[in-house]
Amino acid sequence: MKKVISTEKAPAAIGPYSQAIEVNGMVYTSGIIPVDPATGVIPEGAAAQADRVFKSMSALLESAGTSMANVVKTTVFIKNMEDFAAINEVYAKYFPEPFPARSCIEVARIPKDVLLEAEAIATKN
Ligand SMILES: CC(=[NH2+])C(=O)[O-]
Repeated sequence: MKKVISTEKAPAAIGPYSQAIEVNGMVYTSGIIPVDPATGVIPEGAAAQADRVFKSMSALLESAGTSMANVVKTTVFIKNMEDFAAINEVYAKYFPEPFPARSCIEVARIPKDVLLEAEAIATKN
């Protein structure tokens, strides 16, 4: 049975999707973009945008009863591979070791023309 996860501490959906779905003890987040959920502001620069994305991811997972420590896989979509190092530096602060498996891909465009979007799959235990 799937359960919709919803929180005001992560950006609201901007299309026909749920912020996250829980099923069979696993939590699947949608791609999270760097929008401040309280103000709608998108911070400037890759590091600040990454911080906003992973802050929201952490809050979303907490609202699902899990955490960044239980993430097993992430996907990070980035607008410019030149931002790889800056994004990695922020990323490493949000995930305890051992780090989750990850794919990181440069893409042509991301909704709202932000610099990154990231999604995660986490266990509930
Ligand atoms: C931002 C996002 N997750 C979407 O699907 O548009």
